[in-house]
Order: sequence, then C-alpha cells, then structure tokens
Amino acid sequence: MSQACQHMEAGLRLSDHYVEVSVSQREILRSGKNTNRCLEKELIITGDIDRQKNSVGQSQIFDGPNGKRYNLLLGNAGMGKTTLIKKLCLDWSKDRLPQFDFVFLLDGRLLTSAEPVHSLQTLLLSQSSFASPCADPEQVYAQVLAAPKRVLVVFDGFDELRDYETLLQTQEKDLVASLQRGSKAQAFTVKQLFSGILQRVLLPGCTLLLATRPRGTASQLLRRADSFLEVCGFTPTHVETYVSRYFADPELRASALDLLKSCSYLHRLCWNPGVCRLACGVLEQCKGSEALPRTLTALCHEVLCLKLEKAGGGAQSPAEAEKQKTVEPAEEALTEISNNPRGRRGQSQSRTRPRAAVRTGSRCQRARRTKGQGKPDEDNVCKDANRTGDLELLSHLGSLAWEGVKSNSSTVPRGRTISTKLRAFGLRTGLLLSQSFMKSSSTEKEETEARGRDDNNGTGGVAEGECKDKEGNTEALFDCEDNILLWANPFLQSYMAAVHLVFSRAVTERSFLQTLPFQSGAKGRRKPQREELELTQRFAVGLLFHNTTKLQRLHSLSDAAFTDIVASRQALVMKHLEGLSFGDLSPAQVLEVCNYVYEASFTHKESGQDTGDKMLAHLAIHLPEFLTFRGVPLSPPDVFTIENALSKGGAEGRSFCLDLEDSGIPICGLKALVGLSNINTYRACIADVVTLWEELERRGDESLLQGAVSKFTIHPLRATQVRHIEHLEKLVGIHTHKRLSDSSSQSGSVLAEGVPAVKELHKLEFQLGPESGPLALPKLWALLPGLQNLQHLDVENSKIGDKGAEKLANALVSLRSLEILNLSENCIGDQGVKKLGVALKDLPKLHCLSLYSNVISDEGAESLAAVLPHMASLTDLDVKYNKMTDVGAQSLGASLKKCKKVKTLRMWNQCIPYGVFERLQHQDSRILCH
Ligand SMILES: Nc1ncnc2c1ncn2[C@@H]1O[C@H](COP(=O)(O)OP(=O)(O)OP(=O)(O)O)[C@@H](O)[C@H]1O
Repeated sequence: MSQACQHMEAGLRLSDHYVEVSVSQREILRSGKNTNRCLEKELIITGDIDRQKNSVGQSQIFDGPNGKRYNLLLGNAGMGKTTLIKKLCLDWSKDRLPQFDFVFLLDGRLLTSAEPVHSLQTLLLSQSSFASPCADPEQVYAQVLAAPKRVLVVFDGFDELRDYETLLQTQEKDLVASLQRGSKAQAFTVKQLFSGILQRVLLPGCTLLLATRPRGTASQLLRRADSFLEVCGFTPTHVETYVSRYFADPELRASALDLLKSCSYLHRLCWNPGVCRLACGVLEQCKGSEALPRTLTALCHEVLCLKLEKAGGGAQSPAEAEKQKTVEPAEEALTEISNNPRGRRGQSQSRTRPRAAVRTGSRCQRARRTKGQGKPDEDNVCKDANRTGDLELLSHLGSLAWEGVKSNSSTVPRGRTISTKLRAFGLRTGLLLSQSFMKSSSTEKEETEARGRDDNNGTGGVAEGECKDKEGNTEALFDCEDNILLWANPFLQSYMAAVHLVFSRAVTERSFLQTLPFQSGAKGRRKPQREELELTQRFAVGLLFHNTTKLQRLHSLSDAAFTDIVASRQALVMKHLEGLSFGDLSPAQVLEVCNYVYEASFTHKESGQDTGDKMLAHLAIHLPEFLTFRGVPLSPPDVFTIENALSKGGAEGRSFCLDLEDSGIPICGLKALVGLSNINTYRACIADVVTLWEELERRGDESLLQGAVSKFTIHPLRATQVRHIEHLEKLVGIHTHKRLSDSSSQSGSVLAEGVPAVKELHKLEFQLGPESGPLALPKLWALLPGLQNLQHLDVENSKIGDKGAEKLANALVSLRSLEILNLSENCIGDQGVKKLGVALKDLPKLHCLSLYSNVISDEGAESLAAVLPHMASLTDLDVKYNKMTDVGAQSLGASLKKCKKVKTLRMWNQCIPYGVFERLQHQDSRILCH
C-alpha cells in the first residue's frame, strides 16, 4: 500500500507533492423533521475563525469521545478527497493510524458490475484499491472478521451523495440473513455487499469513511453519520508550498510564483488543489503574465490545448500553425519556465520535454523534424488530415462529456458504444482514463509491479491505466474493451461538455437556451444546481467570449459559421441575463450569475467585448441593493467575482448593503469587499469581523478600520448557536471598553463612541433551544447590560428557570429602551416572576410582555398583579398556560382595572375554573382566552 498510494497523478508522488491541508470538522443542524433535505443546507457554515478552530489533524480524524465510526468526508470536485484518502492510507502503512489493523478502499465505480460473483472476502481482498495479492486469503479474512472494530473501510469514487442513498435502501430479509451468515459463496453483487457494509450488516463496528461531494440529497446517510469532515482547500501559503514543490528549480519556482501572484483570479482559483494542479501545468509552459489565463474557462482551454499538443495531434488552425512557425525558434531558446524543472531530476520523459519538443509528438510532425524542413505541401496535407480527424474526435468527446454531465457521472456507461479511435484519442490526450475495476490477481500484480518500478525510478508514477512507450508517450496500459472509461478530470469533462454545447451543430439554439441556468418556473429557479452542470454552464458562457483565434482548435466550423454561431449565442446569453428577475434568485443563484458573467466579461476585444462588458454592466445595475449571500459557502474565487460585480456597480453609481453571514467567507475576502467604497453596510460572522478589525489595527490602516467599524451591522440578531452569543459577548466587550483589546492603542479614536453595530442592535432573538440555550445563558446575562438600545428581546424556550429570571432581572435595569420581552416556555416560577416584576416596572417603554407557558402559580400572579399598574407603557400581557388558579386570575383581573393602557391580557389555563374565567372576561373585555 505504501507504494501504490504514492501515485497522485501522472508524474506526481504523494511523498514529494502532498501539501498537508486542513480538515475541518463540520456541525449539522439536526432538525429531525427533514427527510429529504440537501446536505449542504443542513451543514452549519461557520465563519473563518471557527473553521480554523474546528480543524483537525489528519491523525485525529478518527478520534472522538466514542471513536467516530461513520465519517463523511466532504469536498467539491478537485478539493482533494481522494488525495487525502491516499495520504491516510500511506500514513496507515507507516503505522501512523495504529487503531486499524486493516484498511480497505472501495471504489464506487465497482458498482458498474452487476454480476453476483463476489463474497465479502473477495471484495475486500481482491477488489479493494491498493490491495496487493494476498498469499493466504483465508487466514487474513479470518483476522478481519475476528476484530471488525480494528477495520477501516473507505468508500470513494461516488459522484454524488445520491449514489450512497440507493445503497441504504432496505434489503430483503433473506439476503440480509445470508450476508450475516458470512456466506463465503461468491454469489453477491457489489451493490449487495456495499449495502451490507453501509447498513452495518457486514463488518459491524468497523469504521467507515465516505468521501463525497456535498450537493444532492441523502437524508438517510446524514442520520447515520456521526462525523462530518471537510477538506478545506489551499490557503495562499499552501499554494506557495504546492508550486514550490512542483517547480524544483529555484529560479523557475520564483518565476512561476511571481506569475501566479500577478494574476489575482488564477491565484484565487488555486484554492482548489485540483485547479492549482492545472494552473501549474499551464505555468510550466507560460511565456509571460499576458499569456496567463484570467478565467476558469481560459485555464481549462490552455490545459486542453497542452494535452492535445502532448498527445501529438495538436489540432491547430492554419492561422495558428503559421503563427507557430515564427514563434517556435524563439520558444526553444526560451528558458523562462518552459523547461520542466523535473527534467533535471531525471523524471518522466513525456513530462519533461521542453514545449517545442513536445509539439513534435505526432508522426507527421516527427517526420518534419527528421527530414529537416520537409516539403511544405506534404506538411500541410499531414496537418490538415490530423486537424480534421482530431477535431472530429474532439467533437465526439464533447458530446460524450455532455452525456456524462447530464447524467451526473464521470464514467462512460458500459453499454455506450465508442469507436476504437475515439477511445484511443481520449486516452492519448489524457482526457479519459481506462480502469479495470474487477481485478484478476495477475493484473493486480502486474499493476503493482509496474507502479513499483515506476516509483523506484523516481519517475513519479503513471495514472492508473497508463504507461509510457519508449519515447515517453503516454499510452493506455491494460486498456481493453472491458475496462471502464472515465473522465480523468471533472473540470475538463465540464469544459468539453461546454465545447459541445457551444460549437456542435447538433445543439439547436433552443436546446442551447435550455441549458442556461435557472430555466424552469419560480420554484425550479430555487433548486440547487449540480456542480458539473453549473461548471458546464459557466464554461459555455466563457467560451462564447473567449479569444476567437484560440478557439479555432476546438471546432471545424467555417469562419462565417463560427461568427454566426458565436454572435447568436452571445445574444441568447445576453437576453437570458436580461430576462432574469434578480429579486427571485436565491443567493446561490446570484453567485452563479456573478461567476458566469465574470467568465464572459473578461474577454478579448475581438470576441465581442461589448457584449461581455454589457453583461457585467447589466448585472451591476440589477443586483439587489440588499445583496445577501447568507447560507452560501463563498470560496476565494467566488469573492473575487462578487467583488468584480460590485466594483462595476460602483462605477455605475450603485451602492450595496451586503449580507455575508453564514457564508464562511475567508477574512481576506471580507476585507476586500468591506474595503469597496460603494458598500453602505455589511453583516458577517462577528468573530471574523473582529479579527479583521484587529488586523487592520495592527497594520495601522485607520481609514479602512474606520469604514469597517462604521459600516458593520448586526441588527436584527438571531442567535442559534452558542458561538453566536460568544461572538456577541466579545463585540459588546469592545463596545463597552471602546477599544479592540487591552493592549490596543490606535483603535481608540475609531471606537471613541463605541461600536455603532451594538448601539444599533434593537432586536435580539435567542433561539438556541432548550438543549444548547442553557449553555449560553450566563454569557447572555453578562452581555445584556451592554445592549442599551435593545427594544426587542426574545428568549423563548430556553429553560431559563427562576435563576435565569433573577439574572435577567438584574440585566433589565440597563435596558431602558426595551419594548418587547418574550419569555415564553422558560420554566419560570413564582420566585422568578417576583424578581422580574421588580425590574419590569422600571422599564419605561415596555409594551409587550409574554410569560406564556411557564410555571407561575397564584403567588407569582399576585406579585405580577402588584406591579402591573406601575408598568406605564404595557399594552399586552400574556400569562396563558401557567399554573395559577382562580385566585391568581382574579388578582390579575382586579389589577387590570387600574391599567388603562393595557389592551390585552391573555391568561387562560386549565386550573382556572371556566366559570370564573368567563366572569372575568365579562367584567373586562380585554381579558382574552386566545
Ligand atoms: N493535499 C494535496 N496536496 C497536493 N496536491 C493535492 C492535494 N489535494 C489535491 N491535490 C491535487 O488535486 C488533484 C485533485 O484532487 P482529488 O482527486 O483528490 O480531488 P477529489 O476531491 O477527490 O475530487 P473528485 O470529487 O473529483 O473526486 C489531485 O490529483 C492532486 O494533484
């Protein structure tokens, strides 16, 4: 295993290239009512600081009070789930996970086989990835069964959560019994065995780790999992580490890093490790910052072109071929980054050839090299033949990619007929991989040996299903018709799908229009989109505005047809954007629009800059003034595209109020948005905001600090987690002390008047519920006196009891602006209400008080009756569903006569005889039953 899991991607070894990333423990809102909700919606999105606090080291992933047994590993495409799993396997092989005697890695793609030919033993010992041939399977299997608690089973390679859900459906009793008997007959399907493991019928007590992308529904899985982990992606420091390891030569490394930093969006895209890998491939060949891709579309385009060139076809346009003739000699002399640094370490030939040499891959081009210049005619004939052939294959791949995106799959369905040529082309370009999942022992052995050889050479391994010929060209290894074909990279699959949508004649204008986002009615518009589809849509828009010359290598349309198709589809996209009612879009959809408009707006002149620019202007003008991204996870590149749209808004004279709560926005992103001059107010996680202020203070950036403090708002505040109250406590502390910390000096002038957000907090809802509520109550009592302008306090259903009521009473003295106080369902009894009464009569503005559903009896009712006439502003009192009898009710009724301002008194409960209540009601119509 230590050898097999070393392989990350062609040429990259785990021990050389792995960057230790954070894994964050996520919490989930367990409402209990939802049976079919999207996981993303159930997961709590914490702020940046809390995310950092919740991060766990890789060795602690399986630690927990009771040992976490059902772990979900979440992360979007390319975020590094598989890589992390490999690292865990590597760690295990080095005894760093001593709690497990066995680790098995099961690939979701094994499910493509539906034949009942397995037993648990063969599944674990022969089909598990990285499993080496087992000399004594019987004995090993006996050990596995003897102590399942010391077994870790990892599931990876499922495209979506939904795939797992089908595995959790109840199985037939007979089948369960036969699985439980531990039948050794090889008579089960992979699905039955997977289900058995996931449903705890097989290997009960083993630890499970399931890697998955977070979108999609899987309520059953949510209920079973007891730990939710998320790969956090690369920080700027991680990116630097990754690039440094990728470019071993110090000069090239420095140059690559400079280039990357010069291109902000590309740099931020590298937050996703998979994209960072793609960016490095492009940086390797890049000639200068102008040539760097500035959009995700442009990045994928460059990667695709490099792949085509490496594969030797290089579907080039005649214009490009012409241009290349003049560029190539200079390029060969170029030493900037184009020489692969790893070449010096004797690595894989195919990856280390300088760019010009790589371009000579095709037989035709090789012929040209060996024969000197060759005859130009022959050359062109060769190229044209290549170009036409490759373009056709490329177009077929595009259509295949789109089929996959539509069906949400990265594997090419087994039944799908694919020509040998197309298969070979897909593998040669590295767009597709061929994998044999059902391994025979001999294939397995060969594979392990091949990898071992490769690794020992220090060549860095090859992708599963690949090998290199003598010249170093990557070819399909073990590829046979039975192997599964899958897309090697999710971004390139979506990119190819977009190429199909934009350039295929088979896609009519109408169907193109239907692929654009947010099509169906108002409800459909709010449905979360799948990741691959969203990416495809983004690429489709980006492609329409991409450099025309560069696009020529992706299509075989004539110039006129190309211009037509691009112009008409650009117009469709523009019309679609104009047709959107931004008020109806969900926050996630607004983000999607920002992303796709960015892809379009960063365009080249000849590709219709006007339309691209118009799109950005349209977005900027129509974005709602109160712009919320609440509940949508915002990554660094997302923040960039939002900033882009908001800045354009500024240029168009617009200003915005931003809500960034529950978005997990990184603090640096927060700083960028808050720093925009056309932001009137903003909301965000209080802890992150305070950290930002502290950073600004440290840097002495007083004007930005001034803006960040004065624009911040927290009204109205709904606390649903303990941390919300902890954060508020900190903010109130800053407000009362009028400085950020004891040691701070500069913030003095900025905070001379306290924190405006605290002064303007008029409504606070404490909604932590009876379980978590009591944990945060002491902090609430401590901070309340600082909220002097609070008008509405809601502490419903928080189990505050008499003790809490007493504390609250002490705090109420300071809340002279309080108008509404909700203390319903709080176990407050007579003692509590007595204490409260004393404080309540001094609140000059209190007009609405609810003590609904507490445990106040006659004694409490009488003390309340005594203070009622002193509560000068009270209009509505609710003491329904308490414990008072007719005695208490009559006291209140009598007191009511002295309270001219009171409009309603609700006090019905079962202990008050109905006759008494009716009489009271008769005497005073303000006494209400409901
Ligand atoms: N921690 C890391 N260190 C270095 N490189 C990484 C790391 N994580 C990911 N990568 C790079 O990113 C690429 C994509 O990562 P990986 O395949 O693990 O993503 P994933 O989350 O499993 O994606 P998918 O959902 O598509 O399966 C890897 O091939 C590797 O090159």
